[in-house]
Amino acid sequence: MKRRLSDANDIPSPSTSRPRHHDRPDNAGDDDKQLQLALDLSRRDAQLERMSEQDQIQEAIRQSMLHQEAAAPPPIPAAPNTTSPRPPKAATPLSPEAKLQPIAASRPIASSTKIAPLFASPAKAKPRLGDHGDDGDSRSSAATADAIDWDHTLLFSQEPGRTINRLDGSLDLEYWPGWLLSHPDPDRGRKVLMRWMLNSIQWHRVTYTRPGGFTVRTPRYTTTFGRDETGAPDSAYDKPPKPFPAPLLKIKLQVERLTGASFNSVIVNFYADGNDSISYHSDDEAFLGPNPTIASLTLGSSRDFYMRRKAPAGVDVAPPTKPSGSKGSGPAATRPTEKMVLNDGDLLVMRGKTQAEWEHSVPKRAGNVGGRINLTFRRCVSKRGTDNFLRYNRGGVGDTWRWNGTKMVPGKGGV
Ligand SMILES: O=C(O)CCC(=O)C(=O)O
Ligand SMILES: [Fe+2]
Repeated sequence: MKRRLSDANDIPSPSTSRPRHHDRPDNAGDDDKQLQLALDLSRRDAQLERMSEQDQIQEAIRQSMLHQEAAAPPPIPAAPNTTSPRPPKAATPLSPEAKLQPIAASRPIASSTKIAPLFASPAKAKPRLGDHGDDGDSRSSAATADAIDWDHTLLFSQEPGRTINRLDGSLDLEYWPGWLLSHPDPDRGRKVLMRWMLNSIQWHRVTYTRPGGFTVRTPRYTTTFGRDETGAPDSAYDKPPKPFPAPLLKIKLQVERLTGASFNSVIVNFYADGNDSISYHSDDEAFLGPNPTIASLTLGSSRDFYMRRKAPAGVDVAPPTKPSGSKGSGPAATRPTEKMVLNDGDLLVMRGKTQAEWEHSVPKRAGNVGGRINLTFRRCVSKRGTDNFLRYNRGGVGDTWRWNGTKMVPGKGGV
């Protein structure tokens, strides 16, 4: 996973500008009608989907019986890589040349779409949400997830999204601002999900020392759920795939319904403050297949999301010579950029040639920047790439961390 190792040289932004919110009202106030509509629709969706989720649970149980583990094989050595520092620039609004068009409310799911059989294992105990001390790995987060009625808690906007299309589909985005709704009730809406994830996830920080003593520290916390579509048994992986916890499965199904794409994996990134970041990269690894659809959901604090083309406008992007694409050609200043601010609840979908031709990043920011979680849904097609990906984002080369209610602390425990 070259890109995940490329952040070591990131330097804090000299910019003191804070991420700005779009002029989107918080729907806790005068949007009661819209919220009511969303609640009704979300209840109806829940009923419609309950059947298919039940089917998936059955399938997951069947699969897990098929995949009874043998001994794990020895780990395959990883091939780390680094890039040079790139100082982030100040935020600007969406480029004027970006074409913004409404998107039809939802695309039908292709008949060939397979819904991956992934689900959290049944609960044993039921601790209260966020109720844990420094007691190591005694928590059962799957139980916490099961204790919450996610159908009732997670609410999705029915507003149409927008397309952002530049240079003849070179950049091909769909954007639903505020797709995951907030709610005035503290037990509902996206805050509950954010709290559940912080409290329940076993986080990892990719950190390792290269030969020669240079330590690479990836500036964010990660984990990943799901598995590739090859049907390889758990024993074939150095870090066996973890099933989707209930709330993330629920969201995955909703994103699939909205976009018509299908996903079998999610990477969860936690940026604890403005010093956490992800440097310019593309999600163009071979194990995601050609022209992958990537869906990214933001929770918590707003952060800038910068994109830049790998070549100047009018210049073809050279086909990557390596599986994990080129870093671009021509001076960065001559390449088209797209700058967005991603806010709490926003869903951004990158399609088509976007990964092949553009890079994206979440730059560091100075000042008092709060925590942000990003869920990035993808479809993994090969076992080998998934294995490497799991190793990097599931503690194979780094420490384990967890949230103690206030801050990240070293420790184990959680899904
Ligand atoms: O946090 C984000 O919005 C981007 C994350 C990302 O690019 C990735 O995980 O590949
Ligand atoms: Fe990415």
